[in-house]
Amino acid sequence: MRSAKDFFRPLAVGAPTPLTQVPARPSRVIHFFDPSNPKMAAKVPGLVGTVDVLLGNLEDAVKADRKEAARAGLVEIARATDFGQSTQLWTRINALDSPWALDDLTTLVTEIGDTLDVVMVPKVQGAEDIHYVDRLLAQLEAKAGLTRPILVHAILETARGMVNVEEICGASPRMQGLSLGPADLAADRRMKTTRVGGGHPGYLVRTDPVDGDVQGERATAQQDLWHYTIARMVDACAMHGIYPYYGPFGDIQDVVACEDQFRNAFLLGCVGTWSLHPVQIEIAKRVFSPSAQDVAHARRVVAAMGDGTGAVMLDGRMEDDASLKQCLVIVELAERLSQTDPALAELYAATTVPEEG
Ligand SMILES: CC(=O)SCCNC(=O)CCNC(=O)[C@H](O)C(C)(C)COP(=O)(O)OP(=O)(O)OC[C@H]1O[C@@H](n2cnc3c(N)ncnc32)[C@H](O)[C@@H]1OP(=O)(O)O
Ligand SMILES: O=CC(=O)O
Ligand SMILES: [Mg+2]
Repeated sequence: MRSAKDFFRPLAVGAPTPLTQVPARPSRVIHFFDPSNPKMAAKVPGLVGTVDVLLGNLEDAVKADRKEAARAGLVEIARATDFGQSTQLWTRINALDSPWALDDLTTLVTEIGDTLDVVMVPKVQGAEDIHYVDRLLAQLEAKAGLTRPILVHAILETARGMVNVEEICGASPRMQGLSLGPADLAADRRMKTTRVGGGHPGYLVRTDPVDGDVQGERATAQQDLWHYTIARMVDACAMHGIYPYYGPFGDIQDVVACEDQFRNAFLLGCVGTWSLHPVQIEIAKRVFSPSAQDVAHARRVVAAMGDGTGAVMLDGRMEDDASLKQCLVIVELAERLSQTDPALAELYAATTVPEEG
């Protein structure tokens, strides 16, 4: 463990000074594309400004014989594209034990490090993986003469990573956030699912039998396979001042269940999610932006609470400093999103939206 005094010192001579706070830039939607796929690559310029993050994926979903092409394609795209103020460029490198990870980092940081905001590291097992990436990034940043540190995002997709989640979040000042990787995590845990994220009809609870009739009609409700994992991830991220994200939802056609999964994550504290296909972009942006009704209500509570102490009644409900703090989360998020999203700015400006119920 590093001393608190050393924690914010660069890990290589000439590397940029680590940040003490993760920049609070909108990242509701992290849109994945394969830089070796010409059709997807051609769509990147058109996606700038419509998504918060464009992520050039080099890992799973890129065929083994296309890994070098994907890396080179990402360099080309990063150089040719103006990402503007509202879209960040991230990458997901290959796993640290793969034949490609070292070249991914070496090439990307030295060639396009000034354009790259965040490196997503898959299959992180513990703090040691983050320490390795941390030092290597510092050496490469120094070599490339970068003045701004590249941040690190870990995917939570192994049982060991889950057990070590708190130490992963706190392993480096570079840590920007965590995403849930439900597909790899399910495999690593030996869960009996065959899907990329989402629920399962077999994971349910059933009401008790009436008059002992076990064969009689009994209501069932499907349960959330990911509740424990997401909640644990959110706590670890909040404790360390970094951001939690849901990950992939593989049933591209089931936009309804996709929206449900995203909303559960949003309500539990996640700030964003991945989109794998253009159809998921709008869903993610809508779900991870608070509704106009919630913003209007939160502003009313803030106004009613005055100096923030004591208790007041509003529409028959008690409000005090704890509900005020929740409302401030919504108001601050709305204000931050309004800075980069003119449509939301206009929506939130109209605070006269009638409240539900
Ligand atoms: C478990 C994990 O690791 S998840 C993360 C890794 N997985 C990924 O990144 C998957 C990314 N997405 C994809 O590979 C694709 O969207 C697929 C394979 C799921 C579906 O692709 P397709 O069958 O081509 O979908 P579809 O025909 O609906 O595509 C419509 C158009 O959108 C394009 N498109 C599809 N996905 C994307 C994308 N992620 N970004 C940009 N454009 C895309 C297609 O190229 C196609 O273009 P065209 O109109 O010029 O022909
Ligand atoms: O990488 C994502 C996953 O679900 O696995
Ligand atoms: Mg994975």
